[in-house]
Amino acid sequence: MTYSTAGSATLSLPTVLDVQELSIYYHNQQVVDTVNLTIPEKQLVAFIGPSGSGKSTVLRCFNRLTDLIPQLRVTGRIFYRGKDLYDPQWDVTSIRRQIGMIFQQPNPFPKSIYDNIAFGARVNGYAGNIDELVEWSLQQVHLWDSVKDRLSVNAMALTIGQQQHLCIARAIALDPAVLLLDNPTVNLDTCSSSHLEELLSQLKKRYTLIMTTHNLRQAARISDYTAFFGTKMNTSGHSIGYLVEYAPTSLLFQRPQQALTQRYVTGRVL
Ligand SMILES: Nc1ncnc2c1ncn2[C@@H]1O[C@H](COP(=O)(O)OP(=O)(O)OP(=O)(O)O)[C@@H](O)[C@H]1O
Repeated sequence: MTYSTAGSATLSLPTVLDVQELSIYYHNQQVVDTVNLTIPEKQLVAFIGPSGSGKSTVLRCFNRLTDLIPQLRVTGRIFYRGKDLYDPQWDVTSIRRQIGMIFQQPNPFPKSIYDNIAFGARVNGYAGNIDELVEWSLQQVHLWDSVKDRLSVNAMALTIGQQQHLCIARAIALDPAVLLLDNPTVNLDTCSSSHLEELLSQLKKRYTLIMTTHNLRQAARISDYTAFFGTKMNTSGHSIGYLVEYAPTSLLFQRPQQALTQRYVTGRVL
């Protein structure tokens, strides 16, 4: 992978997503300007930056959730394992299975804990033993011991923190390569948030994780790479998000190359 700005270093980690000249428009108004970055395999990449800098919208491009917004247009290219993600040949369901999304508000199905895992597996034609898959998935997110005796209970009865773990279990039951996490701990209390951070640190051994967060300490604690997005004004006075700096997390926080990054990570007003 290469860094698009600070560092300019090149590492030999395999690239999972290669974003080239990505710009995003709502109603023909540009909201994200020319992002270039590569996401290395089995690392945790954090997107940080002020509100409106485009972090979530860029994240949504990675599994084509942006297709669901008719007024949104994307230019540039995103390659997933070398294949153009926006190639019409792709089956979008297959993209979303391989590149799962976890939202800031946990969104389990209003079904049993068991069915939250089993439903997607069945729909995707899982040929193995579903009971084993349910157990394995719940074990991966450390939920099994607390729910194994009440798998038929409605998932909505779980705590918010447990619901978020269940949503991750549901995603990993589909055997993804990448998990996108949009502010995944913002609605959790400190204890649940810390459990989730611990889980993400473990999951990156198997999956590539990309997470947006407003919590700088969280990004510094658990991510391997950090992309800092900022905002600038276009000539008509509209705010546009752009990638200011992308580097290994320790470098970005301790020796940022851009003055703007320095100001942001030290908590000064942009
Ligand atoms: N549905 C929409 N219609 C029009 N503009 C939108 C829409 N959703 C987002 N935008 C605009 O796109 C830009 C990027 O928004 P986005 O939510 O991606 O930023 P963000 O950095 O993720 O913000 P936050 O940290 O608050 O989640 C902003 O200018 C926002 O106003």
